[in-house]
Amino acid sequence: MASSAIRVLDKSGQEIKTVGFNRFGFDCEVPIDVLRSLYLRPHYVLTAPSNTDFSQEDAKEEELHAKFTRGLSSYQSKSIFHPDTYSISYTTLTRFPPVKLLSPLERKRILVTGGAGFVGSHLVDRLMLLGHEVTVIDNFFTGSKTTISHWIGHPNFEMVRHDVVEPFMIECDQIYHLACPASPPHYQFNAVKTIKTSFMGTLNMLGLAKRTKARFLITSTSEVYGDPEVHPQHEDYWGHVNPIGPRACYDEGKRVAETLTYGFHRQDGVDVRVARIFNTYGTFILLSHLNPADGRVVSNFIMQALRGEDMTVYGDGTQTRSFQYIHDLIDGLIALMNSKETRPVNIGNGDEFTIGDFARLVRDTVKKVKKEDDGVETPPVNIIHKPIPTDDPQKRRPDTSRAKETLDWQPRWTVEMGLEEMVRYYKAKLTEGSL
Ligand SMILES: O=C(O)[C@H]1O[C@H](OP(=O)(O)OP(=O)(O)OC[C@H]2O[C@@H](n3ccc(=O)[nH]c3=O)[C@H](O)[C@@H]2O)[C@H](O)[C@@H](O)[C@@H]1O
Repeated sequence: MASSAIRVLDKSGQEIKTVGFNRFGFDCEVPIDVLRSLYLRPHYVLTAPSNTDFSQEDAKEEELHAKFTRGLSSYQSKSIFHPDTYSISYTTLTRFPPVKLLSPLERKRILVTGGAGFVGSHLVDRLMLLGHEVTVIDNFFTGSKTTISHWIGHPNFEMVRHDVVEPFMIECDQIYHLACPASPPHYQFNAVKTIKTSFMGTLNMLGLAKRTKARFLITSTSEVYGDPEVHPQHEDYWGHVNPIGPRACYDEGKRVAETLTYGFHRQDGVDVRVARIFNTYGTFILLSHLNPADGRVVSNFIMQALRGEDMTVYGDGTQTRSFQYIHDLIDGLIALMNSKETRPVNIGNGDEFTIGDFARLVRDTVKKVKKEDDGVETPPVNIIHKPIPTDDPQKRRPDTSRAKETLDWQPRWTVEMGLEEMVRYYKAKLTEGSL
């Protein structure tokens, strides 16, 4: 099966077989196939209609799955979907994914707030595979249990439904504070709650870090630069944010969260790390009750193109974004956490696209994947224009020289490679019926 596996080449043409690295005394390298077997795994097995051979259907699905994961399927949940009654018989896992065996001295107790979200769940997978003890807190506003359900019951794993606006007590060595909705329609859904989450959530987690002496990393955002007048954006740029606009709840929320973080650092000696994350895409972007396609551009475009619907470009499509694949971000976050760098660090990919060009790239990628995997030629979908959202930044590209210098980190994934994997993920989910 390995011969038909999907190969991914990095920006310099080298095959990507593992992600992560051993840096600052923390080894975060794992084989890409092991990660894929977690996020590309089917959630359930379709029951065959009465006139088909069930085992054949099952084998077909296994074969498709093995293309991505080289057969690493021993810990899949074999829950059964019954189309006649539209119900699922869930099963427990027979075996957990193998995790590294660390000595108690090496094993860290790590808290991940927002650990059931898009970025959080990928971080949890990585930290769990590396053998650490991971506690997730999440209020499931935009996160979902399904993203980390494969760890439930594992002795190194704990998941708590908790809202970070309330204090939380735990003993831990590192805190990754991710909790906050990040997609514009989600964070604007309840602006007061968003700013409360950023402010009170960060206050509570910094208080916890102060008491436990845990190292604290906050995921801030490129949005702290607002609609930037400087291009590309370096960490020393103070930004251009409308404090009363519809995006302010998120932008100003993250800005005040950074202010709080450095307040605790200067006043109380809390050991802090600040990551400013630029546009990121990848599997597990959640499709929630708030928005059928998350609302951010990558998942919107992929879902529209896969369903043959019109692709919605906001404004004239000349605004730019630079897109980073999730594995590069997780590498950057772990490197930052374990480094000595306490200044803010941009984590993003410098490959900048206009949104118009990006729509065409997604359309072509969906067409290519459908042809390669299913042998199906599909007619091109239309690209239509919709009004541009208020205060939508006109351009955005990270200056990642600080990350290169202090973390020895640079993105490896090309946008094309990341997109292909993400298209395959959504396509599988659509086929499975879980979208
Ligand atoms: O994806 C992210 O990581 C970032 O997403 C948002 O920032 P934004 O750049 O506005 O992200 P999108 O909503 O994905 O929009 C990107 C661009 O595409 C456009 N867009 C979006 C959706 C769509 O269907 N069509 C479309 O043209 C938007 O107007 C915008 O110009 C968040 O505010 C950031 O915090 C987050 O880090």
